[in-house]
Amino acid sequence: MTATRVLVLNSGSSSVKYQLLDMRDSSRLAVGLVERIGEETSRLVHTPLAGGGDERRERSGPIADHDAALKAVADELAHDGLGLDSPELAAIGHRVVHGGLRFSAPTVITDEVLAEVERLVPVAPLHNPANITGIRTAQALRPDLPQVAVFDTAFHTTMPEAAARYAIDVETADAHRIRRYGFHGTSHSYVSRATARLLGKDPSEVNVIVLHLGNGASASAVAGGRCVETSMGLTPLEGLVMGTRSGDIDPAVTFHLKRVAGMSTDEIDALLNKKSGLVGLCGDNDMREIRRRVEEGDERARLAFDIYVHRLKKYIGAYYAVLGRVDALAFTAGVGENAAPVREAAIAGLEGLGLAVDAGLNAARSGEARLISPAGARVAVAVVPTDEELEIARQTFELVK
Ligand SMILES: Nc1ncnc2c1ncn2[C@@H]1O[C@H](COP(=O)(O)OP(=O)(O)O)[C@@H](O)[C@H]1O
Ligand SMILES: CC(=O)OP(=O)(O)O
Ligand SMILES: [Mg+2]
Repeated sequence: MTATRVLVLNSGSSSVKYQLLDMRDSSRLAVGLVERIGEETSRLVHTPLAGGGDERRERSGPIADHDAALKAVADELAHDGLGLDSPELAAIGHRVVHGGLRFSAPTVITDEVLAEVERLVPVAPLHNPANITGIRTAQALRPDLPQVAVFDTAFHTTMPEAAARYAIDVETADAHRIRRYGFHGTSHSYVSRATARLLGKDPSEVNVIVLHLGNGASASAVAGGRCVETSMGLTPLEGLVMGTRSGDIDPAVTFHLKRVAGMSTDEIDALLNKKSGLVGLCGDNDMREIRRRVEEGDERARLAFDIYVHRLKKYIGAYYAVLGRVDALAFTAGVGENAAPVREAAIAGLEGLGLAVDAGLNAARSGEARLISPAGARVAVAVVPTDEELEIARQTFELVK
């Protein structure tokens, strides 16, 4: 029997998303999510899709860490006869957030690769540790199987030096590998290609601005299929306003917090990564809840929404200038795919740039890639669902088959 299945693990700071796929036709056999890992209220939602059934199963109760989460996922898969011991499993593909300068392509994980991912923990403190635990647990469960890392940073390695370098002392920057790496690359790559397809064009023919708006959020400018600029930097903290992260600030804010407010480096790190962004501005990081509060006339939620949208608009304008010619702008991820008011507000007033959304198309709901700009618009505005797991599975299978 040839092994054609790939298990994909997307381990976040407090969650694991997973999919089991059969790469003969890229069909999904099971999908699931473990969330609130480390809390009392952890939850595992597992949906087997093989054989036409879709009895979604849910388990609540504390799941202490990523190791326990992965073992629970393995149990759920085994329950459906899709266990990790299956000879049909060809590989396990892992999303790894920071790959530094070294990894610009999917990579089979060796001890040495894992050591490099470990070395990068300080520049992806919320993400790389979870990715490493996911890899170690998967290796323990199936030591014989190839484990593949697909890096968030890989797609951005084509950025020109003018975009990738910070304007700081070159010797210091080089000594500590301080530069802009960019993240969510698997999504930016997948969505920019899917957007070209939606326009009936080859990726090499189009310039696209991609707005990946999830809990973490980033923008990218993609010229003819290659990333030329992105909003995240050395770490996933730079750029857009996010669920719990500040995005761009004057770096002197950190000196000020240290010297004047007496905060430690770790406290400032936690403030900017976990207690800022939407949650810091209004106490909620879920855009659904923020919209509900805005509708009720809540002023703090309104201001948080306005700050979020203002930053987005600045990046749209900046990336328009970077690209010179824009064929399409694509919204993706949880907020980008679902929050019509965010899309409407981000594009409002940009008619001069050829950007507009049609209210009816914008309000419609669909799981498919679709245009929301009025017919005949100079720039296509699109909603394009991302699928990081499918892309990771493809890249993983390509490497091991
Ligand atoms: N129907 C919706 N309307 C507005 N926002 C939504 C909706 N559904 C999901 N979201 C937003 O999507 C976010 C999660 O996006 P997602 O891409 O799943 O994030 P991540 O992969 O970073 O966990 C949530 O914080 C929520 O604000
Ligand atoms: C890199 C990053 O921010 O990822 P996420 O959106 O999954 O937190
Ligand atoms: Mg995500």
